[in-house]
Amino acid sequence: MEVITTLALFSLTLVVLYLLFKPNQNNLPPSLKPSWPLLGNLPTLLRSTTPLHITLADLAQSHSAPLMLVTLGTAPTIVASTPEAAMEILKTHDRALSGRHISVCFRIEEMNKNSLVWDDCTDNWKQLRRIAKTEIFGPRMLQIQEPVREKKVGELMEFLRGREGKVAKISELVFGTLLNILGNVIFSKDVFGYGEKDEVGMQSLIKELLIIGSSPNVAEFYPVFEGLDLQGLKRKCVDRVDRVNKLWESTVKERRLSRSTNSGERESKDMLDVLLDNGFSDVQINVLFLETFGPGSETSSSTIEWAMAELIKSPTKLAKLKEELNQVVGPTSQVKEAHIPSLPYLQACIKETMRLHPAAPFLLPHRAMEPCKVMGYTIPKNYKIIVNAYAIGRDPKIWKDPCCFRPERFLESSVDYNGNHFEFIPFGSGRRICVGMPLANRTIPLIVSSLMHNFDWSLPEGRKPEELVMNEILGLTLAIDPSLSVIPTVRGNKTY
Ligand code: HEM
Repeated sequence: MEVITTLALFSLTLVVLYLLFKPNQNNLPPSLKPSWPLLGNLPTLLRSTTPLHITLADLAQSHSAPLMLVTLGTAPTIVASTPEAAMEILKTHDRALSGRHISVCFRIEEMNKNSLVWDDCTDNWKQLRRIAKTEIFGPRMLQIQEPVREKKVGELMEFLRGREGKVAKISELVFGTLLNILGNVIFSKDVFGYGEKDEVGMQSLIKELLIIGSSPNVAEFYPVFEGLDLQGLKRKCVDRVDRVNKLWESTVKERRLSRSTNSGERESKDMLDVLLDNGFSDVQINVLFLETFGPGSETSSSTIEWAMAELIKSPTKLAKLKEELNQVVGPTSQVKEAHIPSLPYLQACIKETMRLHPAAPFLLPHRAMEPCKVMGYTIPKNYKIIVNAYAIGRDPKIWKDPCCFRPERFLESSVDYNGNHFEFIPFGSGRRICVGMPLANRTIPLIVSSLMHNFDWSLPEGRKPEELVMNEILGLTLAIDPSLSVIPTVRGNKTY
């Protein structure tokens, strides 16, 4: 009996050792160790109290692993953490590796096949991308809509003037301003009212969808459970999507009607006009509206909040920015989008914010549409791939004093986030690069500069700038924790 028990234990030990250290027959990238049967690397990653993008950045550094295989439960993910690895994925093998890994709770078939964000690079996606790039976010449309964006930012400034001396939760206000900018880009309407209850419901529904989308989902780690929706996340997601679609149902109906009766000839077009011109169905319109409000609002508002926090924490940098604004814009005038090209220090501040705090630290997950060799390793078909833009932006081999907010570094270099410099890719690169980047390029600098030109900012309870706490928290975007509370003091009167 004793012999049998010993033999059984010995065999079990061999099996466990084999599973832990089995030879890499498939030539996969090096696997993060230890990787447990059924749990993969979950115990290692869950034990860490730091957010996942930081833990993975640290692990890639300490293992000198540009590419790593990380297994969460039973789901394998390839993690790229250097500019070279990012370039191979997003440029050299862009065609094979630009599929999308759809988050489980967003797997809604009717939506995904009409989706700019979640569809693979199908012919349908190519058509959506072309319309988005050339018409919706194209230079002509951006120019036509410039006055309305400036008006919406002006409304935020007016509201804050009325709140002088009172604590403002800046992210909520900026998020609302961005929703109004997007509401006007999309169907020429506001969807947010300052100081009012969220009566339209847009703000809370978009926020809820972002929270649902970023909640840890068992089915993401154990795909066999996908159909069960154990946490009810998919059900919640479908419900919120239905509710948000209802918010613009009547607007779409009225526009269709006014176009068909020809009484509604409109002076300047918006996104809805472009989609109707191209014969889009209501389902297609719903998906694209949601995919503009969703990715367009939270990414930009968190970037603006981070920029403000970094500037408030660095009074000398802030003084330099204010001086530039006084010189270029003038002390009594409002910032206009036309000023932005003449404000190099402002642009450097935004870039430095995006380097340190990329709104999407892992970009959006890609998927191998076919097996592919990357840096000598094989990435099997259908594997999920994430590019750690956060790790790349803070790599000490590339950036001097990588954790310091030093906008000057961008004044001295031509590095930009247009997707051609793989050491700095907050918007991604290649065929899936952020399609809303031209809009973000205008709204983010306009809002940051207006906030700094119109107001001096102080912290509640007499705290000093250096006491500002700026922890990172990773939801669907990289947010600041705790969210920024600040007190505005008006800086002189500005004419419009
Ligand atoms: C700070 C602002 C923003 C950042 C950092 C950002 C970042 C990103 C990133 C990293 C991706 C994924 C790239 C990839 O998969 O490799 C992406 C995709 C996308 N973004 Fe943005 N984004 C921003 C603003 C916007 C805005 C303002 C809009 C629209 C109004 C927008 C719409 C989209 C869409 C539709 C996609 C999916 C494109 C596709 O898969 O083909 N984004 N963005």
